[in-house]
Amino acid sequence: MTASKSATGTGRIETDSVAARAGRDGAAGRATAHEPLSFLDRVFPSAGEAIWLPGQKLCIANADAARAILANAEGAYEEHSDFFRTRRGTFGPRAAQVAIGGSARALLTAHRTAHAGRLGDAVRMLAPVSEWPDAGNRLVYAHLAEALLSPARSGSRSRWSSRGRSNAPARSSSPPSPLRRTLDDVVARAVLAGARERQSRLGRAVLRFRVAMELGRALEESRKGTGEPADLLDVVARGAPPDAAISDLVEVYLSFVFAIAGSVGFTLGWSVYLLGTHPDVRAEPAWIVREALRLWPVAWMLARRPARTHDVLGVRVTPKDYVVVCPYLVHRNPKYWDEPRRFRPQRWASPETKRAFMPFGFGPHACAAGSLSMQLVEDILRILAGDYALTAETIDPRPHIGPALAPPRFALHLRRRSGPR
Ligand code: HEM
Repeated sequence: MTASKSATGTGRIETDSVAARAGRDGAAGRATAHEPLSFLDRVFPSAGEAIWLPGQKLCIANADAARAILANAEGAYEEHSDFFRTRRGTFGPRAAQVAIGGSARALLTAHRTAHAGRLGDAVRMLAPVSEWPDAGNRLVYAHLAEALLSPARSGSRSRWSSRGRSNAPARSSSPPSPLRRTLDDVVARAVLAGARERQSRLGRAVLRFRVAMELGRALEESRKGTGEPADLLDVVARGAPPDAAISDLVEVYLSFVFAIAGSVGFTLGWSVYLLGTHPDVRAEPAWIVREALRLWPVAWMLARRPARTHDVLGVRVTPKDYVVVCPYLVHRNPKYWDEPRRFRPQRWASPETKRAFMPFGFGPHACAAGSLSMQLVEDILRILAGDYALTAETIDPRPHIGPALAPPRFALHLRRRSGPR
């Protein structure tokens, strides 16, 4: 397991490492360890659409430049996929990446259809009060747990319920296998907002060892099998070339765990937070998810390394720099959006601009499951907002800023609606 899996996989941008500079000379402002966002909020848009951050990272807020960088049609950047990045380099070849992404999407789509009926019960467990964002991660993880590890392999569903505050074990018919328990622990100790920081170095090393051993063994086993994949473990094991290192397969599989329990869970968290703090807003679930992803894109920085010296938006970059597409800034750029900082889901009734909306990246390495991820969140919002009046009580107003942009801590109060809405 890498030190800091990002929203999309293995991004390792240490956004919180050094005081930030606007301009290489530190002209416009400083970001402290905990406030890279308020720094960007302060200097953008006045500092322009290309802003230097510490670590020689040029942060891009212009949609056309962002798309050109991510499309990389002229080979100006090294080939890169956050999702498939591993400690040893990049998992490949590209054909295997594409096959694994497509097969994962198909499996999750089938799972969504087959298990839609279960969602109502899971959502009802959130009432009357639940603690977020953890509850959102747990709900999504529990909902998709069998797609991550088939029941045949793992004994039972996740031992968790979705209710954040109690962390109560769910009732299940058989005890979870060690593999399922390990996966539950990965989510609890590496995916939840702030979870990593709460672990000791030793604790992290022990978990890493367990994960490598148990997932490695299961992937080896799956590799011997043939036929339709039963879960994402099969997808990774059977989509990889036969000589792929098992340690790489473990990391690719973990990218799926982070994408599902982390990215989809945080997107749900942001959507619910925005709904719960704007009780008067009435909007389609599809608009709410898009507006949440616009304001708070979980994958808020997508880094690329220049393959050669060139200019981006009039700024010279070299192979020693990073060029970082910043969906957070693109999505708040007043050039593309009216009232960019306001939660206004109605804007999605007729999208103002699609070209400046890139929560799932763009180009060859764009997310394999962008639409599906939004549908999964919409499914949950439809039940939540249809059956309940929501109020969010903020516990700590600060978003959790790491490789993924996670919502602040809040308590969600649900009051059952008396009649149909
Ligand atoms: C709201 C949830 C999600 C967000 C915000 C998200 C975001 C992203 C982004 C921004 C990228 C591009 C990274 C880059 O350019 O380096 C990406 C790639 C990817 N995502 Fe997602 N993702 C989400 C959920 C998922 C899920 C559920 C899956 C499971 C199938 C998934 C599978 C992938 C794959 C396989 C790639 C790599 C594509 C490639 O390089 O060919 N993502 N994701």
